[in-house]
Amino acid sequence: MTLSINQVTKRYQDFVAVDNLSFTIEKGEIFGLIGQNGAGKTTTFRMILDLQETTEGTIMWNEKHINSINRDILGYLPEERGIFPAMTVESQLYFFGELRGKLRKDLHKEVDYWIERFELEDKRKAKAETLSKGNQQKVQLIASFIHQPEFLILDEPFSGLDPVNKDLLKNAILELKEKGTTILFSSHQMDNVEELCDHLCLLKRGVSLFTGSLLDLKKQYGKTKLTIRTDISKEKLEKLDGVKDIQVGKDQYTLTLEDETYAQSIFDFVSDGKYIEKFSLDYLTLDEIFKDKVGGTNV
Ligand SMILES: Nc1ncnc2c1ncn2[C@@H]1O[C@H](COP(=O)(O)OP(=O)(O)OP(=O)(O)O)[C@@H](O)[C@H]1O
Repeated sequence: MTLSINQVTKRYQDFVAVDNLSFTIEKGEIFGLIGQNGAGKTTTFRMILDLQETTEGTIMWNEKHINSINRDILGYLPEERGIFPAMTVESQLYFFGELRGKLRKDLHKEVDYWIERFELEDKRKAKAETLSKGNQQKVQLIASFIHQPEFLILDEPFSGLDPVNKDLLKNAILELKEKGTTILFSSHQMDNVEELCDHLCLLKRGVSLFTGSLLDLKKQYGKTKLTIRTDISKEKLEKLDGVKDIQVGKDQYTLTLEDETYAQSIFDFVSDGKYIEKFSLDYLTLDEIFKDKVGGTNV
């Protein structure tokens, strides 16, 4: 494994912000840290980056203590957004690349590539303060990995981006993974985590509720979400064995089953000479699992 967090706890006086947290990330993997506001994600990132000490436990990078490694292998997009307002987009990127140990001449290709990739060509010579918030965020994102770090930490990289820019970022993250970068990111937006992550850790008030692969998390619930588009009444459907809950949508029902084995008898019932437009048995989405595990709203 590349990164390993071993029984890490962070206390601020009596308050436990991160409680006995352990997980590992393999090289070239995308790992998601998810949790509500105050769950302990930023605190965990700051400990990995050695910006804060752990109260207990150790963090290792390739078997070495994280505070003994060359910092230039790390890239970080902090939660606080901010770039130098009076600097141009281009000089900003060179500045951050050089700060992380790269020579200017070795940055030309990367700077050109990412400026084009994030559709910022016409902003290249513009001062950062004249850019929209989303564009400023893209510049800060590029700055976090312009030096080609081995390990990239992105704190809420998707927040504040429109759907087109979200897609640009998703594709960039996948491309960095292809090139061998190990990526750890946090998000409140579960669809992004679902599409990108190999493994994840779900935090609630500093405690891990689940650590492992997305598929294993989904398998804990099984395929218990049944979507049916039919003209059978809700009253008839809710009387069927194994139906825990039924939601009426615009033109379909979504049933929550006690477990997936009930799907066959429900299918036999609804297909008995009646018209079914849709019958689909699925895993819960990560968003649904998150709400079930964490409770309340996903904010
Ligand atoms: N320096 C500090 N002193 C005291 N408490 C702190 C300090 N830093 C963070 N905390 C507390 O630790 C908890 C975890 O904070 P953290 O910023 O890690 O959460 P988060 O999961 O990143 O949340 P968000 O999604 O809102 O960014 C919060 O309750 C926060 O108030």
